[in-house]
Amino acid sequence: MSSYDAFLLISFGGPEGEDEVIPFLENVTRGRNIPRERLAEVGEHYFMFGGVSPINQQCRDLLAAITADFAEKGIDLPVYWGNRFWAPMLTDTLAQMHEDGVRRVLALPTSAYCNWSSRTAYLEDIARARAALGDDAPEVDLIRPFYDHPGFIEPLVEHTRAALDMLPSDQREGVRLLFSAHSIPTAMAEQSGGPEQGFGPEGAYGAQLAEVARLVVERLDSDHPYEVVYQSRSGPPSQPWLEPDVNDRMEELAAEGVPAVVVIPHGFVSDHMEVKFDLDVEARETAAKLGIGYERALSPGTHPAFVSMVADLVREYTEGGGRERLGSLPPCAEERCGC
Ligand SMILES: CC1=C(CCC(=O)O)c2cc3nc(cc4[nH]c(cc5[nH]c(cc1n2)c(C)c5CCC(=O)O)c(CCC(=O)O)c4C)C(CCC(=O)O)=C3C
Ligand SMILES: [Fe+2]
Repeated sequence: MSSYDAFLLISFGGPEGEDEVIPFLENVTRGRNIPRERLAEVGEHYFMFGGVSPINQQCRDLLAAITADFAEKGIDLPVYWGNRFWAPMLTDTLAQMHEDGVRRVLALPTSAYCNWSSRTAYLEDIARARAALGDDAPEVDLIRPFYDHPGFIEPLVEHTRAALDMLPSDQREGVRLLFSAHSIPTAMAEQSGGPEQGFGPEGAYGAQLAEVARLVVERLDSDHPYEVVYQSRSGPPSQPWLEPDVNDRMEELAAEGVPAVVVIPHGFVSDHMEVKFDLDVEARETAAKLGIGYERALSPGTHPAFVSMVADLVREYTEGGGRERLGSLPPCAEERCGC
């Protein structure tokens, strides 16, 4: 059980104007192995939307909802926000917190799962931001992965139902549910947990994605077949990333006579650019080309159950209550993950 004097939302960050796109992409890809062609391609996705990623506004909306929920529940913590790759930068926010006299911080990442990119990278960025402030930098605890929290599952169930309802009834019969998550290099997936931890070839990350899909489908009261697919692959073509890609899989399914898909972006917490472009533009176009029906479920966003989950997670740390969870996967292999 611990006491904290501030709450901090840590997210990815995104550009909010055309002149911010390239500097943002430079921040994201610094020191990573990403080909220039891929960068140019991703830049175009942002330019298609006027250089504005929806992610920052989604964070503002989530923060407003969390602030209201904390007030209602008597959680007396000031709420801060810092991003890894774009303003407001985590380093600046932590410096501000330091200036405000904050000593102990409880931080929530906008990533639900265990893998280097979604956990360890956040811990490294926190360590860097603290190091810049010297010996009396605020201490920061990162809230555990929440893929298994009912407040993450429930909105996905509701949003999947809504998407199914949007399909014409002759397409609903025979629909395939595609649970879509960000692909990562297979080496990164293996690093999240291997056979020693009880996971398969896609590591803890792949196992958690499969578990969430199962938990959602179990609550739908329907017998639609479902599977996990991946999107937004990056890196050089020679490097293996998790597959199948959502577009490739749709092509196979169409050839098998599947009349429609509902894509559920269960790898993300909000409808940011990877969802808006890779699913709402690209995958939708693929479906149109194949002549199959297509609907996309909303991500959790500011669904009340998701907002309420944040207060539950805070209480896990401040009141030392048990971990509220569905399913029963073993912990991952990432160091200091806390899952
Ligand atoms: C697992 C995962 C999530 C899910 C949850 C999480 O952990 O957050 C996620 C989320 C996001 N990824 C985002 C954007 C980008 N990700 C990139 C690159 C990469 N992502 C990776 C993984 C993930 N990414 C990886 C392994 C790379 C390769 C580089 C590396 O090895 O680190 C690149 C570089 C260009 C490219 O190659 O695509 C961009 C621009 C945005 C912002 C969207 C917006 O602006 O609205 C968000 C929320
Ligand atoms: Fe990413």
